[in-house]
Amino acid sequence: MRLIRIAVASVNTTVGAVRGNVDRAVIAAREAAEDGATVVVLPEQLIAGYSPEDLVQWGAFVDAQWKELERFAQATSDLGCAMALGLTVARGAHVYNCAAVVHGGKILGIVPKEKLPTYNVFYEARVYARGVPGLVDEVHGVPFGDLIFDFDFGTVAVEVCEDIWSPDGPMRRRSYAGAELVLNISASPFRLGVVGTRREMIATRANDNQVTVAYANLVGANDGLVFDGGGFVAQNGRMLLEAPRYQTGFAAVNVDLDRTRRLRRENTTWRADQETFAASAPSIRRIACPAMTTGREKLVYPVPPNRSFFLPGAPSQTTPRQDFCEDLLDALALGVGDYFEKTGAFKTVGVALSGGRDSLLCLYLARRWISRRYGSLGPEAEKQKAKEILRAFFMPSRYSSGETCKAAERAANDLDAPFVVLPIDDAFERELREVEKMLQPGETITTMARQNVQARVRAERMWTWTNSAAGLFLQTSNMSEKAVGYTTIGGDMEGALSVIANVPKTVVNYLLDYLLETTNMEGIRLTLEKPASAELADNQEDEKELMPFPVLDACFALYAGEKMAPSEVREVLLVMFPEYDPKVVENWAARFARLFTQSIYKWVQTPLCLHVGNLDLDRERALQLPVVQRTEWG
Ligand SMILES: Nc1ncnc2c1ncn2[C@@H]1O[C@H](COP(=O)(O)OP(=O)(O)OC[C@H]2O[C@@H]([n+]3cccc(C(=O)O)c3)[C@H](O)[C@@H]2O)[C@@H](O)[C@H]1O
Ligand SMILES: Nc1ncnc2c1ncn2[C@@H]1O[C@H](COP(=O)(O)OP(=O)(O)OP(=O)(O)O)[C@@H](O)[C@H]1O
Ligand SMILES: NC(=O)CC[C@H](N)C(=O)O
Repeated sequence: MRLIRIAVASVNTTVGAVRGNVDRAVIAAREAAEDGATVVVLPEQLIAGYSPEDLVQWGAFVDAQWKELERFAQATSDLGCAMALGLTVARGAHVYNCAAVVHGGKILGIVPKEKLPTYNVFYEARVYARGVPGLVDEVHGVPFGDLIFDFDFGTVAVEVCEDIWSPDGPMRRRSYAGAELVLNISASPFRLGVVGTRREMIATRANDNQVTVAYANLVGANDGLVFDGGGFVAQNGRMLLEAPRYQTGFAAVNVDLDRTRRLRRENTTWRADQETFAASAPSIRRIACPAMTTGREKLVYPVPPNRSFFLPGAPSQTTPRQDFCEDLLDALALGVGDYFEKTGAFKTVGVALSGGRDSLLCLYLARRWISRRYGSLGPEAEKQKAKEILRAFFMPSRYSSGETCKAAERAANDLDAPFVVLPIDDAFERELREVEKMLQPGETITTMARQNVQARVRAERMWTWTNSAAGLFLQTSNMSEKAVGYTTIGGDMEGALSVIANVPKTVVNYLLDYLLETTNMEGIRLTLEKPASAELADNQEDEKELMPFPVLDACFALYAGEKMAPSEVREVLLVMFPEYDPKVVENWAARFARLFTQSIYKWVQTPLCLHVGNLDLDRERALQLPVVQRTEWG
């Protein structure tokens, strides 16, 4: 047996908070060491915060990170464990996204990331240079490049996040070169489905490379990216540890590294591949780490929790529906809360609460974060915090119904948000009278303008409130209405942070159904009783003005996600929705495509939004589409 204890640690960093980030990392490393860790894995860009984007073009920001790395090494010099953590490092004209290996007060080596994600929400190749196989150099007198580290307990490689997302990443050649343990430092943002992907991918890499993989992820949100934390340890394909997510701190497991070596010896395919590879392999520099790790003599063999090497473990206690909803709600709540807290600009969070679904979900998410953040103070103190922080404003016009008012009031009450009613009819009339004066003969205020002015009066009030109450004004549009421009510029499109802009309306409804079932809140029940309505004109219903939301969301997934032509979308819809008249379905497909293209100009001007899905409308971090375009190709 060659036992080691591996800790994967999640730290909640803020971009630029180099000192605060390192202070948190020192605490995590110290706690893990006290728990007996031999190796502690910390996240990607731990010192800078992720993602620093163009900030790494500021030399002083990069230099400060090296100083902080030295401080980290000093502050952990008494610990017996080896540690890996992330930072940006300059080398000549280039900057690299790196993993540093630290032990006994020394920075032992720096390994640059090789795979730089530049797709979806990532822009790394824009600012970083990539590490290359066989690179050997020094920075600040420390080895830099394609390195592996010989410790007293075994041979270790480090790599950075995306490096593990390719089967042809550096893990392969470093494993063939002798690494038995690969530490992956990650900043992997949450998006639906990613957890299963990570789990399978990490187990697969550990199996392909006959290696032990320890993976640590960042936790917390920065701008629109929400990192869900957690971590994994997988040995030659077998998952040994899955750390809890949405938590700071660490999780640890004992591992017998001899098992990795034994399986390599047994696996003739791996050995043959290694021999072939070794014949033309780039040289990988081995770093001797003379200081001894401590505490390993106390470690015990990791027996399976169910005390059987043959029987399956305990089944999952949760359903896929629960996992889906809880995960998404946690991610969105963390996104709102960290934005509120980390910007340091706000004292309160305000929602224009309509008695409708979208604004209710946004208010619920802010309340959920308060519960996560202050729940440990006890229920009364938590309620008090909610009352201090949350604000709900109901602003009825002549088109608002009594039912929505009741639903809004009850929901605010359920969620401990002070509730204020502010009618807008006077302002609505006054605005229309003034705008009349702007018009020339032949021009009249249109029906649409009459609708939009209501949304704009509300938005203006909300901004004036933010100025006076240090309020974070939550923007409440969902992704489906964003896709077809069913929002008003300067109206309900206003706000400081778009909370559910990446959540389709069918998912908004699904989450609220789930919340009604699990919380039994009367405010949710009253809200769900009425069909979704903008209430900007008499008898308005969103689905009648647009199309049924399941159809709209299908159009969106097929057209914007799968990049199908409208004719292909139509074909799929006909199979998917046989209950509707085919002519109507054809019209919906064509209408969606038209509205989608016509609405790009709208979503390019929406506020920063939380990303929780792979398909999103955001020109900075998702679909990059020109506003001015013709669809002569479609
Ligand atoms: N390509 C382009 N590039 C730049 N700007 C462009 C443009 N096309 C129009 N515009 C400008 O945009 C204006 C039209 O946009 P906008 O003022 O937003 O108005 P518009 O899109 O005409 O109307 C807003 C829609 O959102 C619905 N709505 C509003 C509010 C709440 C809700 C709800 O669901 O609760 C729904 C409402 O019922 C209506 O159908 C034009 O008058 C023009 O000034
Ligand atoms: N009477 C109102 N009082 C306060 N805010 C309102 C009112 N009507 C609309 N709003 C604001 O405008 C936003 C847009 O309205 P929209 O109808 O799209 O969403 P919703 O009312 O929250 O949900 P749903 O579409 O399911 O009815 C609301 O989320 C809310 O923030
Ligand atoms: N920071 C990264 O390299 C993240 C990229 C990786 N594909 C992920 O989503 O986890």
